[in-house]
Amino acid sequence: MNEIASLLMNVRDRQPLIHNITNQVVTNFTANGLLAMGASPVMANAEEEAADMAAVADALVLNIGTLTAPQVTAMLKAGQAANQKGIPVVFDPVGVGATSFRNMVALRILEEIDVSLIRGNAGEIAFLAGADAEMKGVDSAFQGDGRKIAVEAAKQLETAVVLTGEEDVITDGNSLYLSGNGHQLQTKITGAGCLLSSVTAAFLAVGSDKLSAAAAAVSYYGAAAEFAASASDGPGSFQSAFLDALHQLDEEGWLKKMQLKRVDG
Ligand SMILES: Nc1ncnc2c1ncn2[C@@H]1O[C@H](COP(=O)(O)OP(=O)(O)O)[C@@H](O)[C@H]1O
Ligand SMILES: Cc1ncsc1CCOP(=O)(O)O
Ligand SMILES: [Mg+2]
Repeated sequence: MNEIASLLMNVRDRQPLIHNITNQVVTNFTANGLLAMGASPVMANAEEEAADMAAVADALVLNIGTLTAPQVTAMLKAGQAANQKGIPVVFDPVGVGATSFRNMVALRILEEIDVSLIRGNAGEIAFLAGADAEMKGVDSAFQGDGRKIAVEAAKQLETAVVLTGEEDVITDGNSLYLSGNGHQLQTKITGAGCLLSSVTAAFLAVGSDKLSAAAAAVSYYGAAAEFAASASDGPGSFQSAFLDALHQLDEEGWLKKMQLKRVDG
């Protein structure tokens, strides 16, 4: 696990440029979280420039939280540019299963773009794996077996999947990591999942093995949430303490907290 933890230093040394086409709710929090951790964020939504921005970035995040038709065009153009350059593309299918527009766009992205990794909550991943929609807006109402559904989704969609919740599952359909870090207060602020998708993109940008880089991102993020929670009184102070923890948590502090195991492979 020490090798995995050294990826944090790589992020901070290289400060990868993460191009986010993301939702209106979390744009500011995502940019601040990436900066706090040591990566470099840029948001560029216009279809006129999305491909150009992806072409100079180190990773791309496509997040469908507050979709508009022009944004879909921008996402597809940016995704194609990212694929041409060979940089990682992380897809966050926010609220998929909740409306037919989201469902249609999610499927189009997965068909037309070579997505490196999908990061979603259990309800979103279950929907993409073909189960009934179990969403309450953007939140999961899924009650089933997260490990099983994550593996099924990864196999069916032929990509890596990070399914988050109390336990986080990171899988490519064959190998599996489980991460137990995190705190309930993450469910009381908006954008905890969206920022994780962008943090994962930053780790993918500097790692050579996709799955272990994703596991590192998830584990580090959960450990930072635990540190932040211990210094917080509620969601408001947690949000700012979380940004501080993403900035302050180093490899040593993370390793002490790390609850990450590789189950097979
Ligand atoms: N019950 C929980 N206990 C601890 N951590 C959680 C819990 N639910 C979610 N998390 C953490 O919150 C973050 C966002 O996950 P999640 O809430 O599933 O995504 P989303 O915000 O997209 O719905 C992840 O880091 C996950 O580990
Ligand atoms: C509340 C909300 N509505 C549309 S996007 C969004 C943010 C969702 O963020 P997260 O999935 O990280 O909780
Ligand atoms: Mg989400």
